[in-house]
Amino acid sequence: MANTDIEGLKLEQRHGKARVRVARVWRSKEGRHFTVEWKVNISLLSDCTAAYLRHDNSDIVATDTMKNTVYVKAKECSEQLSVEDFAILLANHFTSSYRQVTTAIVNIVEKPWERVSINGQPHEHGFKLGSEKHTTEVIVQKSGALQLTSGVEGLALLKTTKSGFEGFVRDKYTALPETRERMLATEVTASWRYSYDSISSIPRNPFYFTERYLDVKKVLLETFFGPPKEGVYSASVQSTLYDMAKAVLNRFLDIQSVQLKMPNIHFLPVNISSKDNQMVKFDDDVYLPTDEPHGSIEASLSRIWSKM
Ligand SMILES: O=c1[nH]c(=O)c2[nH]c(=O)[nH]c2[nH]1
Repeated sequence: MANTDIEGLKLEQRHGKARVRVARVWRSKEGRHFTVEWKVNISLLSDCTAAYLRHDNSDIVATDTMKNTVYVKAKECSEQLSVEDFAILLANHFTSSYRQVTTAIVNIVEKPWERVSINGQPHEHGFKLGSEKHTTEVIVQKSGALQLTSGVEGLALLKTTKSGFEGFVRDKYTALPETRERMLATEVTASWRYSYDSISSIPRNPFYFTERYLDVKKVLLETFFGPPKEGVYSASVQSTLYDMAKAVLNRFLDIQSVQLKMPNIHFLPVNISSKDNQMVKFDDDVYLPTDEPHGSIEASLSRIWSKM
């Protein structure tokens, strides 16, 4: 928030444009098309208190202008680039173009369009929608100082065994049996903060952050599931979450912290009986899938030393 003290009061304010949707297509000389679809949120911290206090809009960057800027910058990007690089380019535009703008915060969610294959052959211009989404948040200061966070949302994962939950607090309110055999299902929301702290220090490769996104996802999945044959035992969502976050920090030295939200989506054992007939007796086979209520488990893990 941009803060101002006036007449013994503190005003905190920001303004921006939310949910600006843009799609961009790039065409290679050989005729292959590449595309992205982005939903952009822009928020500017700027000195425009006169608009709040004195009906004076002379320092206001119109949110309509912010929206137009998204399309102008998308047009100007003649080469494909990562969602992170587009967010940085936009944020940097706002802080460097307007004297009164001290900080620009840009969030983007990328829709997961994936190239289709027909009979095993990648299609030149055909895409289908995948599942989880790539996200980024970029905060740029006028000085060029940068905070860069990337993430994934909607990464739904499930394993049918190698999960249990034992040894928790038991009191007169506890009904949950201890188990070493249950389903484990979650929908991961992850975000990871990079240690690049200025625009000038970010890697130049236009797909650096796209590749990192794919690699981080891979590490998250490998740690959640374990090796294909034997898997890995999960003693709780908490312990699996910790292992996943730690694996990301161990593997990627330019990531400084990881935040994970992993709801525990319950699959309830099904037992059905009438007075004289047990119709269904649960034997780790028939479940009632639910989406609410769900356990909500989240944590963040950071390096204590924060610079590379
Ligand atoms: O992995 C789990 N963590 C919990 O905190 C919890 N609480 C609960 O009822 N089941 C589970 N499972």
